[in-house]
Amino acid sequence: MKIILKISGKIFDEDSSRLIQLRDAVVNLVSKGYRVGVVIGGGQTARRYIELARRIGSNEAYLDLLGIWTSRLNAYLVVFSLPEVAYMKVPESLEEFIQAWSYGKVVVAGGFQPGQSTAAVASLAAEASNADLLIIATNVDGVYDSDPRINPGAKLIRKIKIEDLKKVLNNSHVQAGTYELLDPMALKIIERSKIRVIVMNYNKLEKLSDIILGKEVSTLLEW
Ligand SMILES: Nc1ncnc2c1ncn2[C@@H]1O[C@H](COP(=O)(O)OP(=O)(O)O)[C@@H](O)[C@H]1O
Ligand SMILES: O=c1ccn([C@@H]2O[C@H](COP(=O)(O)OP(=O)(O)O)[C@@H](O)[C@H]2O)c(=O)[nH]1
Repeated sequence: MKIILKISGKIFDEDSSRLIQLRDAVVNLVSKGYRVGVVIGGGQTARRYIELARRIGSNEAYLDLLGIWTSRLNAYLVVFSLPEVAYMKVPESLEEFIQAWSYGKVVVAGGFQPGQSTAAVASLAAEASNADLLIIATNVDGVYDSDPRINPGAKLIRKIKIEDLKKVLNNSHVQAGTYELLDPMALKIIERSKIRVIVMNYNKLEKLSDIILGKEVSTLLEW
């Protein structure tokens, strides 16, 4: 089974145990015979650089590039935590990802190009590798009927169709650093290739196997 695991860059904004949990989760999947690709976001570090550069008037392309480079640093953290199983270069484009994937090792990517998020990178990687599953590991338990960090009464949706997913995601933000959960590019790729997606909380990585089997709280995008 081939899995692409998109991990929020926020995972590195907390304590270093998250990197160890991520490493162990990936090693566990590999030991069970899964092929695994990992995509890491830029987290607060990216947003710090983006805000600093925004203050000096940098354009959105430059801001996105700062986010991309930060996400690649995060990606190298994961590569270096997996020296036995990881492909030792972070691919910088889908072409490079495909080439790295052909070596049969765990491939870890950050950003690819301005105007999208690492969720788009993960969707492109899932499509290109014919992945069986795309897992989006974020800082909430799944997809809610509205933004749970704004609306405390938001309800978790356990199973969702693409039309409803588009309705509950606010994709009005397109500035660097503001793409929320699944950006328009990610949704477009997921929809055209009918990619099976699970949205989970990265604080539950130790339950990743149960989440893959649908035994743990998360959201499944079903076709
Ligand atoms: N319908 C929704 N369901 C869940 N989260 C949502 C929803 N709409 C907006 N969000 C927001 O998206 C955030 C996750 O997106 P983002 O901050 O980009 O995380 P990541 O670092 O995983 O890319 C959540 O913390 C939540 O505030
Ligand atoms: O292919 C990509 C990936 C990332 N980014 C930029 O890098 C930032 C950090 O990536 P992301 O938001 O996906 O990280 P996360 O939300 O997981 O921390 C994004 O907001 C974009 O500004 C980009 O321009 N192109």
